Amino acid sequence: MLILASGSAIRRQLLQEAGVPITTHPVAVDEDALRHHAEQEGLSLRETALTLARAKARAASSAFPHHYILAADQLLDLEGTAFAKARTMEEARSHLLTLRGKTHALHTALTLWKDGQESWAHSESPRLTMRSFSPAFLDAYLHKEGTALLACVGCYRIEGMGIQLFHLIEGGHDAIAGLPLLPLLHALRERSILPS
Ligand SMILES: Nc1nc2c(ncn2[C@H]2C[C@H](O)[C@@H](COP(=O)(O)OP(=O)(O)OP(=O)(O)O)O2)c(=O)[nH]1
Repeated sequence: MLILASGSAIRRQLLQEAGVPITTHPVAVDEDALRHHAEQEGLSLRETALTLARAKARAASSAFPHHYILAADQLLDLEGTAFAKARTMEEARSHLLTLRGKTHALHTALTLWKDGQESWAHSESPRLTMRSFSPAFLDAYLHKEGTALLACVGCYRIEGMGIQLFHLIEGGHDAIAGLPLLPLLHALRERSILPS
């Protein structure tokens, strides 16, 4: 059984729909402090996402000896500035207006750990170009999607109406949702967590 050290509903859903048996074990790490330390260390945002994923895996590791643990992290990068998740719908509105008409990257990192050691890691950075949507569209979008947007680092659900925000997407929808599946499934087969 794979331990998913994440509270992310979409990661759980993507794994379950892909037929990967998991047990979820969300962990609490101080992401703000870790992001600040990574910035002090001069890490790129992509390296920072991997550092946070590793911190989550480490936090879960002692509770599940001899099990593989999967942890992840995703950071939104707009021209070098990292965005955290919005806490309110007003913040979500502001967030989207800042992203409007621009290209941002989502640095998405995964790590597999076992017995306190990293066994595999992967990161990728899909790039998304948001169209210059109208104020009326934004109002309708926020009203329809509601507080589900607060669980998404970019205040959009690519699998939902969020797709209407974009006119160019470079990268897979699974990586955008925080879980690049194909490289992960290959790693799970290599470790006999999934059948070949
Ligand atoms: N449903 C959906 N979720 C998205 C999308 N884009 C990003 N997300 C979610 C995936 C993650 O749950 C979240 C990124 O934040 P984190 O990587 O810190 O994960 P989160 O705090 O949700 O859980 P975790 O830290 O793993 O316990 O944003 C999307 O297009 N659709």
